[in-house]
Amino acid sequence: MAPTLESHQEKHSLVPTEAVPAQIEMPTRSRVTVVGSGNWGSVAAKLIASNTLKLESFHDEVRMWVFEEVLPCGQKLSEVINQTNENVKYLPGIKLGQNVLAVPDLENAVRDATMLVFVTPHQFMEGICRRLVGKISQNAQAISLIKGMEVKKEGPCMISTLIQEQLGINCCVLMGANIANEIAVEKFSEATVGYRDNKEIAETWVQLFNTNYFMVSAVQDVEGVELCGTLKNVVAIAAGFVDGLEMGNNTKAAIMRIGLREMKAFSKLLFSSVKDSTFFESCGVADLITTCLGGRNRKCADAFARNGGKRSFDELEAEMLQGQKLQGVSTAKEVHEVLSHRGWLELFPLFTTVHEICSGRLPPSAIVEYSEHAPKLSLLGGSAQIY
Ligand SMILES: NC(=O)C1=CN([C@@H]2O[C@H](COP(=O)(O)OP(=O)(O)OC[C@H]3O[C@@H](n4cnc5c(N)ncnc54)[C@H](O)[C@@H]3O)[C@@H](O)[C@H]2O)C=CC1
Ligand SMILES: O=C(CO)COP(=O)(O)O
Repeated sequence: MAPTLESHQEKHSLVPTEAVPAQIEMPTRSRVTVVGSGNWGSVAAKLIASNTLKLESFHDEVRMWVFEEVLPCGQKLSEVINQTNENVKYLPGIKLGQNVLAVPDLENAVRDATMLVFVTPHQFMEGICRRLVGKISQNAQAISLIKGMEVKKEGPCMISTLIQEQLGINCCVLMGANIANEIAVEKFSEATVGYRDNKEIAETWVQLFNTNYFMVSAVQDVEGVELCGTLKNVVAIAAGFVDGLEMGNNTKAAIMRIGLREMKAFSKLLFSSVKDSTFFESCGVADLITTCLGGRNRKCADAFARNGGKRSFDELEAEMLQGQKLQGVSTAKEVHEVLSHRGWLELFPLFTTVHEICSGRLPPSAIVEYSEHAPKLSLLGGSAQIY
């Protein structure tokens, strides 16, 4: 039978039953809602749901907010998820766990939740936060799995900061070498939780996500962790261009090395607190490698280069990802805005070139250019001088 919000509320009600003497105080159990139900959002719900069943401190039920859509069969996605226990559009073939409940209404999805997991493409988060103002428990904690950032008049704004400031709640982040389809079939991977100052909360998040095939650790560097997850998508676009142009493994490795260096320099220029050690966690070099090898940004950039830049990223995204979203192209634009506003363009030749190629001002081949007299990667120099 399909689960309903009401049947789950009855099952997990906090009201003491007759069997429990009134004087014994029931410990308050945390309620988890996952805001987002794409490819990674669905896998995150599966991971969490396997843990809430085991851990006493959480309600079994995990609510998952679904951005509603009508499938070609005429049924609503949220209804199909609740009937089949599968996200047939974004994660077909994988059972999410019977305690995952798809909820299409955002306000209902977050009602009474004390642990909010945000995992949507980053471009939708401003609108989602606006809709959530005043609708969430004041004692709620949040974590963002979103790789991306916003750029405002005042400067760059990380998604965890957006959540924290708009909703008035503490927000950690979880990033890592986490290609969702691999974790869905329980292949081993690691992840990094980034936190500001509350280690206890970070440990609760680790407990909620950690499984025998998903090994999570926490570091006190929320900005460093989030910037790693965000910026590696720009490097993955560059790696895709190199693949599409069939330039070989050595060139791709050079792109990854230079990209990592720019990631580190950009992060440290924005936040002096960012730690070098963060780049050696799963969120850093490991995520960079996996995304440059097997991610969606790499895949679409490869196709873009093979087509000589003649087919737009929007077109390729729609055709190749069928509803899933790229983050690297918009992140390259956002990074470019920050760089040009602060006069840092020349310090970041790789980030700058990726944006110029994505926006059609340079051909894909500009990612690596040789001159006759001084064979060089046009991307050398730049931020090496800073960090
Ligand atoms: N898929 C992956 O392997 C990984 C993704 N991430 C990150 O997780 C975040 C979410 O990505 P995925 O779960 O993969 O999503 P996705 O790219 O698979 O799916 C797109 C999602 O956006 C929703 N959507 C479409 N229009 C919308 C709108 N107007 N408002 C709100 N939602 C809308 C769709 O319903 C769908 O759930 C991204 O920041 C991504 O970088 C992080 C690690 C791994
Ligand atoms: O972030 C990811 C892996 O950690 C997934 O990257 P893509 O969005 O490029 O697929």
